[in-house]
Amino acid sequence: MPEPQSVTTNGTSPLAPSTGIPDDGNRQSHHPQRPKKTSIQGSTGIWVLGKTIGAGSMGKVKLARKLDTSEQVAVKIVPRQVIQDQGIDPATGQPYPPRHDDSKEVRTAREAAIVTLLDHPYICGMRDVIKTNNHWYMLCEYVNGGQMLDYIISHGRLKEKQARKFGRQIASALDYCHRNSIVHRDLKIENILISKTGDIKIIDFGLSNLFSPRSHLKTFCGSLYFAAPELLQAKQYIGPEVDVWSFGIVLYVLVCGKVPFDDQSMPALHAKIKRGVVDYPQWLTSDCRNLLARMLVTDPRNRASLQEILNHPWLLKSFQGPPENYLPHREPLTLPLDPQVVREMTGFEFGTTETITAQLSRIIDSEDYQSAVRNAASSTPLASPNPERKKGFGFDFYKRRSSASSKDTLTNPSSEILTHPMHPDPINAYNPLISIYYLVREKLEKERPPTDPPAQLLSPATDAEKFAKMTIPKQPEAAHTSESSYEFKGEPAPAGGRTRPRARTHGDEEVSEAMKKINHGGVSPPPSPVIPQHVKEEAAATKKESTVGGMLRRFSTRRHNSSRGDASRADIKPPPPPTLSLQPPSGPPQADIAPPRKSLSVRRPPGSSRGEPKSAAQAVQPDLLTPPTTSDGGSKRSSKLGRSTSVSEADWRRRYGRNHPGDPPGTSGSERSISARDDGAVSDRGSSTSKATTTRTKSLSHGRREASRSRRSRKDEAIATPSVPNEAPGEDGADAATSVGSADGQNSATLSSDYVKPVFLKGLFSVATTSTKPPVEIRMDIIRVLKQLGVSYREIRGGFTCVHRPSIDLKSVQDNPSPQSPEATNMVTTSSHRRKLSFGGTNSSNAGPGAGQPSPHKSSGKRNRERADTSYTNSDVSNESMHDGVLGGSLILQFEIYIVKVPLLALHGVQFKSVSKTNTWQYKSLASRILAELRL
Ligand SMILES: Nc1ncnc2c1ncn2[C@@H]1O[C@H](COP(=O)(O)OP(=O)(O)OP(=O)(O)O)[C@@H](O)[C@H]1O
Repeated sequence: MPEPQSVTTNGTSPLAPSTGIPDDGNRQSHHPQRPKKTSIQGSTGIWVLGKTIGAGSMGKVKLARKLDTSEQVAVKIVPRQVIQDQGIDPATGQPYPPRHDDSKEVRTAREAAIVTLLDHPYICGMRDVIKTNNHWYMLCEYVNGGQMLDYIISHGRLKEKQARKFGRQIASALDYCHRNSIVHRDLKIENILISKTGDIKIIDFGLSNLFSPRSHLKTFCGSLYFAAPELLQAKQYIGPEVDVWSFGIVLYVLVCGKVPFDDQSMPALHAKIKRGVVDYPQWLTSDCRNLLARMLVTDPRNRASLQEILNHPWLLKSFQGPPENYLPHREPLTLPLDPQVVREMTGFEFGTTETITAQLSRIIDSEDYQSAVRNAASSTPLASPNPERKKGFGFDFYKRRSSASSKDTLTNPSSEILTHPMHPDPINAYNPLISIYYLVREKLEKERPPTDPPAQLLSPATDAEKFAKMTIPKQPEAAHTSESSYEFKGEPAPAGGRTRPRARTHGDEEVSEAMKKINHGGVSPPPSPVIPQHVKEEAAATKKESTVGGMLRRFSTRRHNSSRGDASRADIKPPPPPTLSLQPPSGPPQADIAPPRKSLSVRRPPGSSRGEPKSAAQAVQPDLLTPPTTSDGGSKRSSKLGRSTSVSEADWRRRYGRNHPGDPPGTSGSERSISARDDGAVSDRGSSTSKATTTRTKSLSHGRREASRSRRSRKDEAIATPSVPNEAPGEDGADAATSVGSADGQNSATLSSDYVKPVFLKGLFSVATTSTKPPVEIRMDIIRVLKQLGVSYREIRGGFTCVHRPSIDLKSVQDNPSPQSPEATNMVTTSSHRRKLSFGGTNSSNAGPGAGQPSPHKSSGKRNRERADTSYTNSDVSNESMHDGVLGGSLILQFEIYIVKVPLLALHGVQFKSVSKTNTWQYKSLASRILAELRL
């Protein structure tokens, strides 16, 4: 890979204004001494970085525009963290050299390698990958229609017809992945974006992996809310079945507006998921309920297969057949192999080209594969789900296998169709090596200049000639038994042989075991020679650097001939001026840990810095109103709230400790790159003393830095015109409106010192919830964000009391008026006009620019303009009280936001407190979204 070259660093990009991409200028003030990169250069050209459009546990996502064209992309920027190991390397007698955080490298490299190969209309495509010493830059399609999460939070549930459209698209994307031996493992509502055309785009393959029907995966990963029960029980799994469960949760969220399993207490949530008792609202059609009930089956053996889902009556309703999976026509592989394709497969750490060639040849020659080919050929072809599908020559394996008929499915478990041991499919998910071979070959064919003959049209002699030049190890190849050669690209190497403690993960085992099986065609390999672990790791690290880079560089060019790239192309056209960025950063690991009490607190994970991307929910943590008596106690006592964050098993264990029966054993789990914000303090039950100490040390040292910044900030504040608001602002609607006006205007009011509550944090604080901004600025920001997000609010002493109601419920509220309550009368409603959902140009009541666009941001803004001063009626509140936040089967959230002072650190921050006692997931999601938008 070309070292990324010339990265322009400057505080303010001279290019940004001219390209129309707003720079992230407001954050610059926090890093006066640290220049920001404003452009990056990869093999596809120079890209000018623009505004931040999202953030997650891996890093931030920025908009970027190609310097010489108008092409826009979303750039996922993943910092490469350097770890300095302690001690002496016994191999060299020298101190261990600094190395990159394996876990994060793993996720990033894997995501890059896999997504680069995928070509599917409902999967966010990868345009280029650039790796520098300090960062990965993944250039993806810019998906500018907003997040599915935003819709659900803003509007509540979808109509089944709309949910069906999205459900079919998700099913299509999953079918494509599974047939390519890829399991996503992190499917959740936050990872589904909406394109400009109103179609979905699945993002975030950072936890994806290759699966083999003859092997099992072990890593626990994904968001707890969306995680299959077998993952919580540390059971092994093949792969597709965990995606089916997550798909079931997503579908439930779409049609119900809430997650099926929710609880403030993490152990209780665990138990609920494992028990699998789902409440199906009465409004669901029987077909929909039946489908969900088939997906949310706790025993994966009884869970519906994806093929069953694809053919389920609910998904078929009003359509002519099951969803298309967009897999190109494929024939069973025959020898000789295309050496160019094999060369491009090296990025996956399958081994050397010789190794790959030998392994593939062995698989193709095997009786198992040949009999699978014979069996498939003799089977009765099934009707193609899509009559317009490209026809292939000769026997159409794809046609036969692309979509199973319902007679094949209804009793099959999730993985059976693709992974049936007795009836292996030579085309679909037979073996990861074979799948990747197909994908690479198809990628090369798309990128090959029109003059070049495609690989399959090369004369056999040419291919054979090339093939003959390759050195093919004789079988059995002892070299292949080295574990390091089986590691999937980016997977952390197994621990062992080190003198220092090192995290060991299920992922290590799963990969090495899976790859052994893969490389031996499902047969257990001969024993590996014993190689000191540290030698293997260093060798693997070196290899990783060289191989994936080559592959990614070669694959970095734009797709040329995607026949279904309309949506994609539309997405990279210059979008309308950036609207509000409502995308909340993905939640933190601790977000999955439901707390005993719901409130968000101010904490800063050690290892984070202000320069790092913030994850709103990483800070979500209870107990702020009741400060912990000790730092440890406080941290341990508090569970965390936040978005449904994806975690790996290792992270899971670190945070939950070993106190919960049924939790995965604490030996493994590939790290999920949460090191930047993960910490001992996060391990509320299992944190060690040393970790806690480290936490405090880091936090306080960071606090000192922040304190000096804060002092500077306070100076600025003092200069501002003092205008102390009422101690209990917003006593009436007019006051609140005035406050809003002040916030919107240029009035730089200063809040009185007793407006903010001092909070003793005892070392726990968060990048996302603290700020050097003065309280008045934070207050104005909160007002701005609440208005943007359509949250009704009333100012109270030290903060705001808020009500959020999904827009879909307005009618039921209006239809059932009830007497006014004093609580409600003074609420400023910023959401006002609630419209029916509209995606991608479908009918919308909002005419004019943005009408029909799926961006909730725009609709919020429009609503704000229309009825910014409408009082919140008490009917809502009384209903909320009566139904505890649930009205008409939908969800209303009540919560408070306080502006708090962090005395020792001279910081200010925000603190959330849930008033509703239910709907934890919705509350966390909305709070995270507010935090993300606040950009403290
Ligand atoms: N292609 C894209 N177009 C527009 N926005 C995007 C795109 N990719 C990501 N985003 C935004 O950035 C956010 C973070 O992206 P992503 O989920 O890939 O990061 P992550 O660090 O892997 O998150 P997680 O913590 O869930 O693992 C998304 O929620 C979304 O709002």
